[in-house]
Amino acid sequence: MIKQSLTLITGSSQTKQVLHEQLQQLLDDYVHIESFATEEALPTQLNVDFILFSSEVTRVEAHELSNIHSNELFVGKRTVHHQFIDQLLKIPINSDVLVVNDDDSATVELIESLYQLGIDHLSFVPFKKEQIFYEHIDIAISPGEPHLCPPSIKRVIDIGVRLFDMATILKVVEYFCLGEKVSSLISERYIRNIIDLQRKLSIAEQNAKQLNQHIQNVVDTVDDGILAINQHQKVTVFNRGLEALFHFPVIDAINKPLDEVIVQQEIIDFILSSNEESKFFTIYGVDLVIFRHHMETENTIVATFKSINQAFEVEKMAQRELRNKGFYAKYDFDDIVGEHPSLNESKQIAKKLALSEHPILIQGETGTGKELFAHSIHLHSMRKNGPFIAINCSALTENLLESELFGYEEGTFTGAQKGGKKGLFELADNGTIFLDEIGDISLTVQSHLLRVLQEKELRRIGGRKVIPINVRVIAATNKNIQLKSQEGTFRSDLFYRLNVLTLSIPPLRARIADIPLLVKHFITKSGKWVKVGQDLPEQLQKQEWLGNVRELKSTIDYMLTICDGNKIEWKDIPQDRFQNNRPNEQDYPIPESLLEIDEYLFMLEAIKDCNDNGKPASRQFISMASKENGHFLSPQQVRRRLDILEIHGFITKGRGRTGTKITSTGAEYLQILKLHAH
Ligand SMILES: Nc1ncnc2c1ncn2[C@@H]1O[C@H](COP(=O)(O)OP(=O)(O)OP(=O)(O)O)[C@@H](O)[C@H]1O
Repeated sequence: MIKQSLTLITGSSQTKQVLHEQLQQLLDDYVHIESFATEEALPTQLNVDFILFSSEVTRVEAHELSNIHSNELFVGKRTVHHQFIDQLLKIPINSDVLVVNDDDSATVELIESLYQLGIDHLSFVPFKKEQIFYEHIDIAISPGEPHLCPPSIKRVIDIGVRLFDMATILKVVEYFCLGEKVSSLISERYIRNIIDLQRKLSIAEQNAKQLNQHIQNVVDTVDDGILAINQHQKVTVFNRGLEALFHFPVIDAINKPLDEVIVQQEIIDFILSSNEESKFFTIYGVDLVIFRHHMETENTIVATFKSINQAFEVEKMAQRELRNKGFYAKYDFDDIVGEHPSLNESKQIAKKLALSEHPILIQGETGTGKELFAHSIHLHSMRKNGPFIAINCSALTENLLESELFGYEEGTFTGAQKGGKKGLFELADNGTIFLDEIGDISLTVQSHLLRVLQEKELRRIGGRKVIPINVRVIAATNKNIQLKSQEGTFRSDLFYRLNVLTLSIPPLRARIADIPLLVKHFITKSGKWVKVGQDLPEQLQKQEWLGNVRELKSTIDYMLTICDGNKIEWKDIPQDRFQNNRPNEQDYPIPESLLEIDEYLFMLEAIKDCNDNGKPASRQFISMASKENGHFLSPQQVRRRLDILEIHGFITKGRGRTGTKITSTGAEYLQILKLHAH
């Protein structure tokens, strides 16, 4: 049998190749196929039986290039290759998709065939060359013309050269009178590929259904109500807990607009647009707390509904955890021993200050009981059930203090904990934070702290998320921070914020009448059954207590350890101090040369001045000061002298920024040296 002949004319050679292959695969047994592309060359004279054009544009072009005679001229209809359809189906619903083809009519035709194929979940935007405003569109599809896509497009799906559709193939079959048997064979070949795709799609659909059912089963096992809504405010997750609460069946709720499922407008408003993370509601008589979370990557809001009892349980668990970490107040006003009017007055004022929400600044010499007051204030405040966290600001380096207080995000610095770390401010939420030795914090930490106090929110170091916090700050200092703010080492705006409510704690020397009570208290607390020597309280009252109650406490602790039998007496007092009421020259080594006396006198005075003014008494500082004094001591010389002073117990060398401090013995020695100086 002589094969009849079909002539295919396309525009580009790529299209020629793909369509030729398609026709050959389907018709080769029955029809001879010859193909031309207008971009290559067309015979000037074309005398053939049946011409199939790839598009209307090609038909017009071909007639311009060649003298065509044919029994039948037919412009084929084209459709998207099935293998690309599942890629298109995976594009999220309602996405804007730019459709890019080389001419406008072909673009419209492509969009039509996409709709006909059932790809109707996207919004197609036809590409026009002269138009350049496609910034909002991320995805484009193009049949073999991806180079035409504007550069702003992030993802191009090249759906390749489109094939002839079934109707076109049937038209050819009909023209060549191939008979019913052949035509059904050809349609079967055509359809087989589509069935493959269909199978793939139905498996995918089944998997998706199974996954959905699995998610539903999981969320149904949770006691809380769980709700998720997409950017179109339609419900995507709704569990059994909510079914029971709202009397609304799960199957009816999925995919419904939120306001058709929940009728209470205040709940809808809270879920859709609140800035708060949680809020209390009563729904059909049930008291509950709704927690909301915006998942930005998925543009989804998730709301969990917890019954009030469960919410309390969670709160209690969090509190228990904080207690385990020691973040709770341990002392109350009753633990502050003393009856002196000055102390009583401080307690009365503190109780009043406790009831307000403003920051408090506690001022007082070292060891006077500022931390005890901070604990007690917390327990006397509305926040008593919240955490209480105390931190000594001078004990940490600047960077460590900042990350301890404000936390950090993952990867902020080498060694940073995975997942980032909550700072103490976050942990103290709904409670109180006690910042001891606030006068020592660096200007960087000061400005971070100021922001937290002003905005009532914080950003972790290296983080962008703003975290609202509700923490009351109690700060304490034994330095004159007003003076520091005048000198410029303490921000005055922070000072004024902290100094809204001030509390002064009297030094022990201003209430020596309390010493016997304190002695008794410390002995009782030690759990030892010892008597107190008759004249001991009176002797202790005569001493100078530069370290205040802390020094008294450590003296008593020492005496309790070394006393014989069941009585503590004056003889048990630490050897190097208090042996006499007045400083005794024989107890102290007096340097032989006047020059040396001057040097030690100068050094102890410099340290004492620094201590009194809250400046760190560093080696460098003392060395610089010696220059001004006219007797220059290098930092090494200063170090040697500091070592000697430390051996005699006249100073203590603190680590970190606290620096060197003069002891009470040192202060006495200073008095003696003054007598010997010229
Ligand atoms: N009135 C008091 N009654 C009982 N104990 C007291 C009293 N005052 C202070 N203490 C005890 O003295 C020690 C020091 O007190 P605290 O730490 O509160 O002082 P501080 O003023 O905060 O000291 P610093 O300025 O050095 O931080 C603690 O052991 C505390 O229990």
